[in-house]
Amino acid sequence: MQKPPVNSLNLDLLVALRDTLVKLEKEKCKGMILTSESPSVFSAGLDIMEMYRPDHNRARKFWTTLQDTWIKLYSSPYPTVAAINGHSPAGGCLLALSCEYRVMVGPKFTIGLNETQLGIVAPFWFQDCMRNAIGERQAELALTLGKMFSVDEALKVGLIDEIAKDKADAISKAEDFLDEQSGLPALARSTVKVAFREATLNRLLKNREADTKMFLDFISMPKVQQALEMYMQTLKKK
Ligand SMILES: CCCCCCCCCC/C=C/CC(=O)SCCNC(=O)CCNC(=O)[C@H](O)C(C)(C)COP(=O)(O)OP(=O)(O)OC[C@H]1O[C@@H](n2cnc3c(N)ncnc32)[C@H](O)[C@@H]1OP(=O)(O)O
Repeated sequence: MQKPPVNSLNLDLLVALRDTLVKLEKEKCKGMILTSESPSVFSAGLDIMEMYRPDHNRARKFWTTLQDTWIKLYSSPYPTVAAINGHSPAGGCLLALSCEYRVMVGPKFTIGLNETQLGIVAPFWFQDCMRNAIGERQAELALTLGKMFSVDEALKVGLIDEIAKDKADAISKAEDFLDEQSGLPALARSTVKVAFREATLNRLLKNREADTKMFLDFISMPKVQQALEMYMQTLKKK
């Protein structure tokens, strides 16, 4: 990802990510490493400006493109690794969680689904991804708190798989993971992957329109708009 300053996921970046994932699948990609050009941020998550005082049609397109991107990434037949070389809150954490393996550069960055802290709610499929990675108990604790994990904490709870000392080390560890996968029969590998992920995928696939409506209704609430405005001001003041 290369959208300075913080790879916030606006409609344009999501379209680019989705189209890339579609292309990779078509071209029978052997493996993908998702990382960031930024030296300190993997992705700041959804672009708050897409939710603040939104145009209804654009907000709908934004959300359905996010759903498409997640479905493509989560169900990709080829192996995927996140080389998390910076902070990874909310939607950034979702991208990492949707890969099969996570290597994160330590020690100073943080990762987690922090939505509760902002007065917004992580959608059920964000929650499902966290639950699938760290288990029901730890996911409930993390999501209700909107906890951002340090790299050590993330490793301990199973949110990431390995710690790297810098980006080059993260990429090298990600390549090791992909090398290990490359010797396996591709169809068997991808069938097992999708079997593990099917229930989570189907939950969104069967409820896409309801999920979109919930998002549009939620961001139309004055209280939510107030919370987003205050949050943007805090970020700008910083
Ligand atoms: C009842 C049931 C309802 C269910 C349905 C609910 C549906 C709601 C969906 C909600 C889902 C949301 C998921 C999300 O992803 S929300 C976004 C959450 N993201 C964050 O909280 C991250 C915020 N950013 C940071 O913490 C930091 O920026 C950083 C990533 C740690 C980086 O810090 P750093 O110091 O390097 O950079 P700055 O903070 O100075 O930021 C640089 C500029 O970038 C702007 N910025 C940062 N983050 C965002 C963002 N997410 N969107 C838009 N813009 C962002 C920041 O304001 C600075 O701008 P400036 O240069 O103009 O000041």
